[in-house]
This record gives sequence, C-alpha cells and structure tokens, in this order.
Amino acid sequence: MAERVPLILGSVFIALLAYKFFRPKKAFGDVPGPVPRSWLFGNMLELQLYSPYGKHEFEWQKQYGPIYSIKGCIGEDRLMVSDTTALRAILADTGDFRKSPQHQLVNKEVFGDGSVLYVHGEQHRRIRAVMNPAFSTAAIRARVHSLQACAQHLSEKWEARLEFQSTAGIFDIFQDIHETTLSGVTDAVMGYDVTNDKEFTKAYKNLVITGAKRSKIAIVAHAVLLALPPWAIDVLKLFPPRDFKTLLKHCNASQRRADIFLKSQIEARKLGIEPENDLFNVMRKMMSRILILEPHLRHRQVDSHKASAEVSLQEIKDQFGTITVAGEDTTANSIVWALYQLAKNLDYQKKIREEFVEAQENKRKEGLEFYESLPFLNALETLRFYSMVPYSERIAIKDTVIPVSQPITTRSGQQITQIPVKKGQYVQIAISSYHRLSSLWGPDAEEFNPMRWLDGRTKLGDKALGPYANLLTFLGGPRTCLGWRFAVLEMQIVLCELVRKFNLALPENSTIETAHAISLVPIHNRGDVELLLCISCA
Ligand code: HEM
Repeated sequence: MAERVPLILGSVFIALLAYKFFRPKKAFGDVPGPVPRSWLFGNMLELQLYSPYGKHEFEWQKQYGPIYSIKGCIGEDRLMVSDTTALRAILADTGDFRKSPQHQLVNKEVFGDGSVLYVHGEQHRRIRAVMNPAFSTAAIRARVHSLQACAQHLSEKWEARLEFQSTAGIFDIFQDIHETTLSGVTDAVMGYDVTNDKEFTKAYKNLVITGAKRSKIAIVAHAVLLALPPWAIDVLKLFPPRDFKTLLKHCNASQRRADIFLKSQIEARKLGIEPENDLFNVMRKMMSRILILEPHLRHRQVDSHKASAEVSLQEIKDQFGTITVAGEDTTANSIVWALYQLAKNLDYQKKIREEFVEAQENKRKEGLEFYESLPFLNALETLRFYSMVPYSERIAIKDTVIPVSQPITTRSGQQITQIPVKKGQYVQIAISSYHRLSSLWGPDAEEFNPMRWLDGRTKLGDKALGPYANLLTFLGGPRTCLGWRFAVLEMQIVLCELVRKFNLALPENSTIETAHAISLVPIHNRGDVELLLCISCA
C-alpha cells in the first residue's frame, strides 16, 4: 500500500486542479448569498459542523430569502432552495437533477447498486413499484401489533430499571430508542428481527458511528473523494482506510443476512408455507419463478422493459441494508426529540395521556386509526421542528433553469424569475429551512408549538409538497420516503406507550443542542451524543 500513496496523492492533486480549472465559472446567474470563509471549506462548516443545526442556515434564509447561493468545499457552487415553486420543479425528478455523486458513492458501497436509494430513472421506477405494496396503508396497518410489542419491550425494560428506585431514575434514553427502532424496522418491515444477531448489529452500529462523524477533515474528504478517478476508488476498495472498511463490512453483513433469510423463505415456500406479507415476501413474489428455483440464474439482470414488475434476487438483497439504515436512525432520532420536548413540557405529557385514556375507554377506533385519532399526539410537531434529514443534495446533470415564486435581484442588480443552473452545479433541497419559513408556518415558525396544528392557522392548501401534514420531512415527488407511513406509526406507538406509563423530565442544568450526524442527534452539554431524562412511573 505504502508505494501507492504518492500515486494516490498525485492523482488527488491533479484531479483537484482539473476541477478548479474546468468547473463551471459562473454560479447560478449571480444569485446573492453569504461570503464563504475559505476556498477549501466554502460555507460547509457553518452548514454541517456547527451546533445547534441551522444556526447559520436559518439566519442566511432570513437575510437572503428562500433561494441563495453558498460555496461548497474547493470552490463548488451550491444553491440553497426552500422556495415552494423551485422545490416542486426539483422534486418532480424529470431528469435534470440526480442525487449528489458523494451520496451515490456511499449508497452503492454500503447498500449495493440495486438499492432503491441508489438507482434512478427506469430502474428506480421498477424497484419502487415492486416495493410500494409493502408500504401501503394496508401493509402498515398489519404491522401495528409487531410495533406495539417492540414498544412494550422497551417500557418493560424501563420498568425493570426503575423497580428498585424509590424516586425517579436518570438515564440515557438514546441507545434504548435506537435499539427499539432497529428491532421495529427489521422485524416489522422485513420479518427478521436482528436484535440478537451480534455480527449484524455490530456492523450496523459501527456504520452509524462512522456515518455520524463530522469533522473538518471528513467534510473535505467528501469533496476530494469526488475528484478521484474511478480507478483510485477501486484501489481504495483493495486497501480500504478504516472508515471505508466499516462501510464494506456492513454491506457484506447485510448481504449475508439477506441471503440466509431469503433462502429460508424460499424453502418455506417450497414446503407450501406461505410466509407473511413483509417487504421481503412482497418483493420475493415479484421475482419470476424461474429465478427462485434455478440457482444458476440468480444473478440474471431483470430487463426493465420486459418485466415491469420484477426484481432480481440481488436487487432484493440490496434492500435489506437500505431499509435498515433508512428506517432506523431517522425514526429513532425523531422519537428522541419528541421525548425531549415532552420532558420539557409536562403539560404536553398530560394532554397525550388524557386523550389516550379517553380514546381507549370509548373504543371508537382501533389499530392504525386509533393512533390517528389522537389530536394532540399528532400535533406534536417534531417532524416539522426537527427535520431529521435537514437537506438533500442534487447535482444538475445538464444545463437547466429553476423557476421561482418571487423574482430575485442578482448581485449585479438584475431581476430574474428563473435561475439558470449549469451542469455540475449543486442544489440543496433545504428541508429544515423550508420548515422555518414564516410565510408558511407563521411568525413563530422558529418555536416548537403544537397549537399551530390545532387552532387552524396552519393551512397550506395547494402549496403542499410532501406526503404528510404538508411537511417536507419525507421529501416529495417520485423519491418521497418509502417508509413515511411506517415511521409515523412507529412514532405514535412508541410515544403513546412511554407517555402513558412514565413521567418524563429534564435533569437540572442540562443543555441539549441539535447536531447534524446521519440525522439530527442531541448533544449534551458535556459534548456527548445522549439524552439524559429523569424518568418515573406515571
Ligand atoms: C422520521 C423518519 C424518517 C425520515 C425523516 C425520512 C426521511 C427521508 C427522506 C428525506 C428521504 C429522501 C432522501 C433523498 O432522496 O435525498 C427518504 C428516502 C427513503 N426512506 Fe425515509 N425517512 C424516515 C423513515 C423511513 C423508514 C421508517 C423507512 C423504511 C422502513 C424509510 C425508507 C426510505 C427509503 C427506502 C427511501 C428511498 C426512497 C427512494 O429514493 O425512492 N424511511 N427518507
């Protein structure tokens, strides 16, 4: 490896130079924005590194409006977008924009090139069409019992911990919630609970720790990775640095699990046992019979044009890690932040507890509809206030324009109603900023206030972009989060179970801030990622 280091460094240097000299010269028709702090980091440290998340971004939005330009590392051009008209055009996914190459590199290495997170165009439409039934309302409704069991397992664990305490116990709930959602997503969605699978959970936890690392070096490394020629990436795979090794290890572990699990499902089917309608089985049914029964054909590629509702075995396997990662961390941290707000506001806990008891006594609804019928629980605006994926990056794959709802005055004083974007320029779908727009959410948009959903002031009408409550939390358009219904139900179930059994409070002198890891994590005043809560039985 040592003898290859100068070669790799040399190519990085040449690639950076080539990037600097051949990248598009004029950014976004002169759209104003904050001055970058340096050429190396651009505005990326303010965007990604500093806590609380949004400290700079929300101020930029106030100063420059819902569209402004920023600089990425090594001179990249980026457009921050929270304007509804512009977002609608980008989210339509008509082929002008793709996911950013950094994300695509990671998605491919961690999940495989058949992952729904990685594929695009026709292959994406085909795989989504096959996966959709496993995430329909009917399919999610069938997961209620499984999710209730996960939530109950957690509450019993807390009860056991509190058994010998005369007063409240103070403990970190962060890991507990993550274990619950890992079990929830793997068991309820994929029919395979990984909690007791030590090898897989270790690989998964290491992946999350690696993905959550934020440092100046990691931020620049992301940009440099892009400048590497494809052969240098292949060398990296042969002699992977530690973080890259973690990604590959997780990929191998999840492929092995998917293999074992699918084999057992296929055997069960041969014996005439029809397994449940979880994701794997919904997808397995879409594999042609020949692919299941003839092992030598397993790696056959599915021809998108001939088989619009088919997937290959490899494509199914690639969804195992995809769903685990996409569904676990985001949902866990949404629950963590909801619990934080509940611990801060005892009144909120009381309201949820009362409406839960009242609904249970009246037995008006059950299952999914029961949770939907609890107004205050559903107004607890964690999904607006803490956007777990605070932004999503896209890159223009050709020269194009983005329409905007209000004219923009450029640095040179021109008024424009559409923004020219050059091939290779980045667009940031500013999800978190969108949720702070006072024009949409009211003058108190920067405050956590469930009442905005109950007193009739939140009316977006035809301006809605996302699939749930007019929020952009789960994005929108053809790449809308596949698991949004599942995530909402899991949050409802876990919060109800915990609030009806426990009183939550914040310990004295604890300061908690949001930090951007994979999603938004709580950083305690000691600098640790944790959420210490004072818990007693209700
Ligand atoms: C609160 C929890 C969640 C949040 C905030 C969230 C957010 C998102 C966002 C913003 C995207 C779009 C990413 C992009 O294109 O850049 C996405 C995609 C996706 N999410 Fe979620 N998600 C959550 C829970 C889940 C769950 C529980 C699952 C599965 C069980 C899931 C599965 C997926 C998948 C498969 C995609 C890729 C969809 C595609 O590209 O077609 N997510 N999610």
